[in-house]
Amino acid sequence: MAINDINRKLLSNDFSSIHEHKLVDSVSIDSEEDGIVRLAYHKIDYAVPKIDIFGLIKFKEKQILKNVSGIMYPGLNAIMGPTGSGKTTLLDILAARKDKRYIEGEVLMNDKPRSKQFKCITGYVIQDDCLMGTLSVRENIYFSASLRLRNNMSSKKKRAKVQEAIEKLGLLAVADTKIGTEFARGVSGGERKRTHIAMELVIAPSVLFLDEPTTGLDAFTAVNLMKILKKIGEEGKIIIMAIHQPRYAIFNLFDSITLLSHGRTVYQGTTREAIEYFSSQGYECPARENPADFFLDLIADDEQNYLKNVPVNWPDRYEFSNTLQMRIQTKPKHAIIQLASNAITSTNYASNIFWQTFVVGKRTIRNMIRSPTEFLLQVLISTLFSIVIGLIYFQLKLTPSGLQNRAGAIFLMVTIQVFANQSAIMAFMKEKALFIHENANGYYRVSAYFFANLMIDLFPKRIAPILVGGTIMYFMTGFQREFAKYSIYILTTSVTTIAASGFPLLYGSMVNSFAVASLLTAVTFVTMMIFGGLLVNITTLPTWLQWIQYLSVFRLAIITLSINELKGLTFCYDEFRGLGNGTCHRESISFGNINISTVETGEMYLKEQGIPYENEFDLWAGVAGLFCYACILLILTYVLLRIVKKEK
Ligand SMILES: Nc1ncnc2c1ncn2[C@@H]1O[C@H](COP(=O)(O)OP(=O)(O)OP(=O)(O)O)[C@@H](O)[C@H]1O
Repeated sequence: MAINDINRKLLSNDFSSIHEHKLVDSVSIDSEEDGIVRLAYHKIDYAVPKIDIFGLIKFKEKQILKNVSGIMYPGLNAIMGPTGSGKTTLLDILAARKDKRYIEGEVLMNDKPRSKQFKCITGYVIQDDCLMGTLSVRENIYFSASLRLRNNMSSKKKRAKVQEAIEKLGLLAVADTKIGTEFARGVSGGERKRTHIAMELVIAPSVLFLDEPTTGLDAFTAVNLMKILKKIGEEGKIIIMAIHQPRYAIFNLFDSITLLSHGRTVYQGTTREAIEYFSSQGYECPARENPADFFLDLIADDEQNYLKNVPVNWPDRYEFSNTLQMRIQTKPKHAIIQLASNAITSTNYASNIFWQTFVVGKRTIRNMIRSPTEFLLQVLISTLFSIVIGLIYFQLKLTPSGLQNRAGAIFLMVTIQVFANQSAIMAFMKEKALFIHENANGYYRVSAYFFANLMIDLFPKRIAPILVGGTIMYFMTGFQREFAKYSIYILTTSVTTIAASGFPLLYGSMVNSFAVASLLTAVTFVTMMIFGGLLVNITTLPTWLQWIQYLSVFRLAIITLSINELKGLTFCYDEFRGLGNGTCHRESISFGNINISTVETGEMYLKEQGIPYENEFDLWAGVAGLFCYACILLILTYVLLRIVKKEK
């Protein structure tokens, strides 16, 4: 078949004969010459260690894919098979989303190893949609276009591409409707799926991967979606999808199918050839039967299978058939390259870090403004708590009990600021899924997300409740009314909150389970609370244990707040207080030989608690410690986000 013939067939969407040609003569075709897009995979093996402790200790391997080869051309390519047969695994390997340490074999795009940009120039639609619910369909697609289309493309052109994607996916009617959140319903499931596809299509990817695109859609919507994908495939895009059991109308749209069983190929080729292949093996698809159902029933493990009189080892049968021998030749002659060079090591982004930070930051702020419930709730809870504490410790007197209550109020203030951060885990874990998906799809760098999302989100959400609640508490309790002291109080509680919020972020980026991250955060906070100084007097602890106080956010905050409030105050029993100036007119009273002090100073209390207060630096030591704490935790979070597995 002449090259011109192939291109003509390609344009007229008659892929079957092109595939046929590939089967017999693929080795002789050079993609650079024929101009046909293709994705070939050759002898793919994928085995994961069952237990892998930091990559050092490995136990028995689990073979998931074995000797899987094939080739995919523009059009609809379906990967089918019973549940657990390895469909998603193969899809992820082709899309470069699996840990390459466990992969053997080659994946070649147009006969060459996939480039660094592969993830950026291909689209991947995951099974569960990852969209920003507060943004409209158009805004979500524009977000993708802004970041993933060339930086030098004008925004007018980007908008035109967004409009084109909206029209292509039939989303015009809902283009300006919000996707929807748990608080406000938005577009339907089918429209969400189409929005997600549009977000990938807007960058005109050469290959579009979809994992179970019809899951959760009704039969009519599923067929409609497939027809749209078929049209996109006809425009020269390779569409590859893992799909479980397509109905007849959908199966009819497929150009090629890959049938898997237990991680091995049962068949790979055109749909027409599939029917012929099984027929040649003695299994004719009945006239009125859906071939997809027929194939899946045929390769099912069930011994009672009505189609099988004797069990058939389909992968063995396929591997020994001529079809596979020919298919193996799909490995192009000049692609004998070492596996190491086939690895995708990094991602080349379409836009620079400043633009990414700006676009992601804009979305974060928009999201915060449109979904203020969480933020308002935090301010409200902080206000209510502060009023309750303010009432309990209302206008504290300068008496010994007033001193005790001041210490209690400071401890409670810190406890509230620290434990309020427990709620940050849930929000962060939800965001993390979106981050992993977007980062893996080449939207932005980790640093852009870190600054534009975490920082913007962290500061107003954490600090605003402190400004409101903290101020109420400060004045209701009757702490010293000096602007400098009030400012130090607000600064200390703010840094305390930021330092404490580092823990949920750190644990949230470290583990994928909300329950585990939550537990780790709670255990850390409670341990730090014990060493805060109020529940146990630090000076009574054995010396070798006392250093732990400096790891306690509670202790660091309490040190500064106590010095700030108590240093310079004198506490005296009412009956001995002098008139007007609040000082004691008697320093002690005597009962026989016993002298009892009638006055206690803030300094005496600080000394008793083992809090150094003499130098000016002592006041700032706690704040400096908290600041360092916050920086270390945020840096660790950033590092963990960088190394968090984006592959599955
Ligand atoms: N990282 C892993 N560790 C252990 N087992 C794994 C891992 N990844 C996949 N598997 C196993 O490999 C097999 C294939 O998984 P895969 O998700 O690819 O199947 P599937 O055909 O897509 O299934 P389904 O249709 O149910 O989604 C399953 O038995 C799965 O449990």
